[in-house]
Amino acid sequence: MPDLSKEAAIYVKGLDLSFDGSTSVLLDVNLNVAEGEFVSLVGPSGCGKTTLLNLCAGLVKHTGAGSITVAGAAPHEGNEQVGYMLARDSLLPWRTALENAAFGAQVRGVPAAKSIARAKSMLAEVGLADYEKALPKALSHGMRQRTALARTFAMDASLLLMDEPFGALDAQTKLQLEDLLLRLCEQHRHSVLFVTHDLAEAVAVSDRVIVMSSRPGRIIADVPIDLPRPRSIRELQKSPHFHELYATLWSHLESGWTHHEG
Ligand SMILES: Nc1ncnc2c1ncn2[C@@H]1O[C@H](COP(=O)(O)OP(=O)(O)OP(=O)(O)O)[C@@H](O)[C@H]1O
Repeated sequence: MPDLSKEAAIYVKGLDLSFDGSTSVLLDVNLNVAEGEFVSLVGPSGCGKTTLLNLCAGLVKHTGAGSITVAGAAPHEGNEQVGYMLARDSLLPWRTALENAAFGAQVRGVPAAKSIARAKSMLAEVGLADYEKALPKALSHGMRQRTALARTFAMDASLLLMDEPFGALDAQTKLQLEDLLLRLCEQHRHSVLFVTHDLAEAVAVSDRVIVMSSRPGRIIADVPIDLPRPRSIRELQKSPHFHELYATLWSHLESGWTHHEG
């Protein structure tokens, strides 16, 4: 039998986690992200989505039962195969958009000329070719998140961990960036673990959506999103199956609350 932990981008088995040694935060979590697969995590606030992402990034140490393998190895901070993007952009205010887009690759040891070349091409892909020299303060929030997307993709990591990257954007900008993310993923074929509170967003961008229960976070559903690609946000809104999948996720999410409260 093939060793899934070696082949998968993320392989989590029977994982328990507690920060204080007594209160359980994650309970018996089993999660598998295949190479090139886009998987979203949804669940009530505080159920442990960010913690799970941080475990994969090596930012939270795993001490409890179970195992976690990321790109074939134990998670560790600074893993070159892993890129990370957060809800609030973490652009450096004194660096231009181009320098910010190149920064992720640079800290991973990519030579300056190569990282700048990659950043230039990614900035063009996110529609900011004319803003290379702009400082973050001169960019709108949406443009800053585009720059952060360019930086994340310019790292050339095989696995991307994204924690509500569009969570703080207005509704229209959010839809535009979801479309952009769909295009980038079609072109670059990364494996992605994506945290979101927005069920429509999860359906739109994912191959699979994992639903977690309220604390302690357990996986209560694993929903394949069998919508054809390439996708466009505008076209998806018109698809009855898109709305069925949204309703399915919603009822799973609700059952997770009921279970916890009951
Ligand atoms: N470093 C830490 N030390 C102690 N407790 C923590 C730590 N990080 C997270 N927690 C707790 O673990 C639980 C899960 O938090 P986490 O941020 O992973 O949830 P989440 O599902 O991402 O929430 P949200 O959707 O609100 O962002 C919460 O109860 C939180 O208080």
